[in-house]
Amino acid sequence: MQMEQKKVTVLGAGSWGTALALVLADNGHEVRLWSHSKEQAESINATKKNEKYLPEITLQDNLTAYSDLADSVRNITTIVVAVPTKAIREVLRKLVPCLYQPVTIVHVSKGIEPGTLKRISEMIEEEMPENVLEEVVVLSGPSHAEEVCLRHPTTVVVSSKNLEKAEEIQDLFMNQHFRVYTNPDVIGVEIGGALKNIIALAAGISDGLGYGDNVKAALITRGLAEIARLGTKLGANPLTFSGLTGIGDLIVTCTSVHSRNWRTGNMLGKGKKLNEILEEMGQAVEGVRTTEAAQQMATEYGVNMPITSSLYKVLFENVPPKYAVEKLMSRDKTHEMEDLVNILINE
Ligand SMILES: NC(=O)C1=CN([C@@H]2O[C@H](COP(=O)(O)OP(=O)(O)OC[C@H]3O[C@@H](n4cnc5c(N)ncnc54)[C@H](O)[C@@H]3O)[C@@H](O)[C@H]2O)C=CC1
Ligand SMILES: O=C(CO)COP(=O)(O)O
Repeated sequence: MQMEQKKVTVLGAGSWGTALALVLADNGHEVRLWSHSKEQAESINATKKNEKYLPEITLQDNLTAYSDLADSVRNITTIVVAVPTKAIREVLRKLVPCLYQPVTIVHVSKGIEPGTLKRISEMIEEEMPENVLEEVVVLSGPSHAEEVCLRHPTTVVVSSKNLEKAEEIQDLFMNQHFRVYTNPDVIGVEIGGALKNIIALAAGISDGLGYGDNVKAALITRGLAEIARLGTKLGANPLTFSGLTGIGDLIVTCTSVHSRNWRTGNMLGKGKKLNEILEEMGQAVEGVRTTEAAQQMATEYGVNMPITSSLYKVLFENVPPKYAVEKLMSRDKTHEMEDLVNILINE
């Protein structure tokens, strides 16, 4: 089938922005990859490589890096935003004055804003005036950039209030290596994608402490229960959490050495200090800020999130990880089924 060729801009030349730009270029689109670093943009164009984030990968000729934001979005109607959650508002504030036509924003980041407790699509709707924002689409799911770039089979979900728009973005990205599903539940898709990073940090800690598969299975299963508890309270469809952006992303992030969240947790479990780890990583570790946000949400909405609360204490109150595990295991007894039924009927 002949694919319609489009012009697409990707904002953020980190690992995920670059990997998605590569998928779009594979599909024959004219891809502009914007970096806030002039040096990085020049290096990508000169070497066809993103040396800092994905040095092994050769980028295609129909992918060009830009460092001038206005140039990068000239005559463009589809923009993929791939910067860490903490940079989203800043980038959108720079973007809006560069736009002279309505655009569709595809956001691919995974986080919640501490303080405001906003999901990313809500932040985008707040920052972009209606005359330049046509629609917001979320792209999420189990997808490490390192494997997407190797064209390993990967499955993701696109979600929007506007199904037609979601299908348009599905067609834009979909190819034989990159399978894209749609799901109308924007809240569930964003909450699953953001909160799985909390559980991945906890899974990394568990591995760092030397625990095995029993703990990993417990964290994934009970982690999903608390994600679903909060998500349904916010209006998500509980079934979304059994899909790619729920359990799917939870599995990949809790078990992959590619995950920055898992690796951060792993080093914490081995006794390293959080600020040293984050400095060494030099990349987005979204789960740290999302733990802060989720802890605030749990309090605000009266939702029981024991793993999140324990991790919050480890990250922000210097509670030793081993002690946090002991505390988790010695909580009052409870019923599994009652909990699951409550999620389904959203009590
Ligand atoms: N790496 C992956 O495999 C995946 C990442 N994600 C999500 O994508 C988002 C981005 O993650 P990565 O690309 O992996 O992070 P990264 O750390 O590899 O790259 C982030 C990029 O954003 C840029 N950036 C940071 N602050 C900026 C600012 N204020 N203005 C402009 N640019 C700025 C950095 O220079 C860098 O190019 C995160 O929310 C992450 O959870 C989602 C799925 C997969
Ligand atoms: O979201 C991801 C995979 O789906 C990437 O996870 P990390 O941010 O932990 O690397």
